[in-house]
Amino acid sequence: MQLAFTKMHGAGNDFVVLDATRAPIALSAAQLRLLADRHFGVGADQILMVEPPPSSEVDFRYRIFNADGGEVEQCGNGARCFVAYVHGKGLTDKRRIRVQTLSGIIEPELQADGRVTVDMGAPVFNLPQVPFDASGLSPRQVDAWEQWPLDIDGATAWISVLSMGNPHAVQRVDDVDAAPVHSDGPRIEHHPRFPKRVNAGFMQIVDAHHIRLRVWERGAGETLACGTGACAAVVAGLRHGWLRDSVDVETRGGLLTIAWAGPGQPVHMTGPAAFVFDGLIALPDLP
Ligand SMILES: N[C@H](CCC[C@H](N)C(=O)O)C(=O)O
Repeated sequence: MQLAFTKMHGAGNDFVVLDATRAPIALSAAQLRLLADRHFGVGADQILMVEPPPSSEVDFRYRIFNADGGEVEQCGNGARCFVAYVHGKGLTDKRRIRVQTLSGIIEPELQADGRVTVDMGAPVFNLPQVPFDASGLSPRQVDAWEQWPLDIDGATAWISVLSMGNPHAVQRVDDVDAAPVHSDGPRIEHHPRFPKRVNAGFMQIVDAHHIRLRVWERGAGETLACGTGACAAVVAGLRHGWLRDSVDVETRGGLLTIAWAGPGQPVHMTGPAAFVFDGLIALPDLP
């Protein structure tokens, strides 16, 4: 099939965006993997599917597929690109829209300076909802919050566990550039205590309003930025008492700003969204 697409990125986390608002687009996992392939396809960390609203409560539905072809609940950088896309392509003239995702409704808003702020909803700390299997484990108290021990080939990684609609395991490191992202990242992603796998964040605290972050993403590997990962890291840092109010998150692909007022409150993420090019790909029928 000839498939029209738009290439975008949010702080270097890159996407193939598909417009399924006029007609449904049904792709197999193999076709999604091919689209995301950086040699045989277009190349992207995730594929974003823009769909009509499933109810009058929202303006659109937005589906997210990782490079491995799996559909997931949420994507923060994708949400910013999504609102820039529907606005830029004339699918809406609203600057603030309500979007149905697998993990609930989010509200991205296009700012006058072109950046996008997203109400990402409230973080979830209930371990079975992450989901994280803590059976038989004892947490340690680190300052104002708990960390859980994860056995990584005999060594212990102490992680803060939460969900931003998608699962996150965040650990504090002294220097992100020296963090074991490519060795521990995949082991954490596929750890049996995360039955739906997990995104593994490595956070360096620069000061109470500034962190450096690298994320090994579930289904995509290390990305240049992870929006939900930035939210999860800042929420963990605020709960531990290491961070204050609004935090600048320095990622390898750019800067995100995250604010959270505490448990039960939504996380607000602000950052860039960029168009790269429009294209057409001859996608083979792959079962
Ligand atoms: N890899 C994530 C989905 C994309 C999240 C990330 N790209 C973001 O900006 O939040 C997961 O499997 O939960």
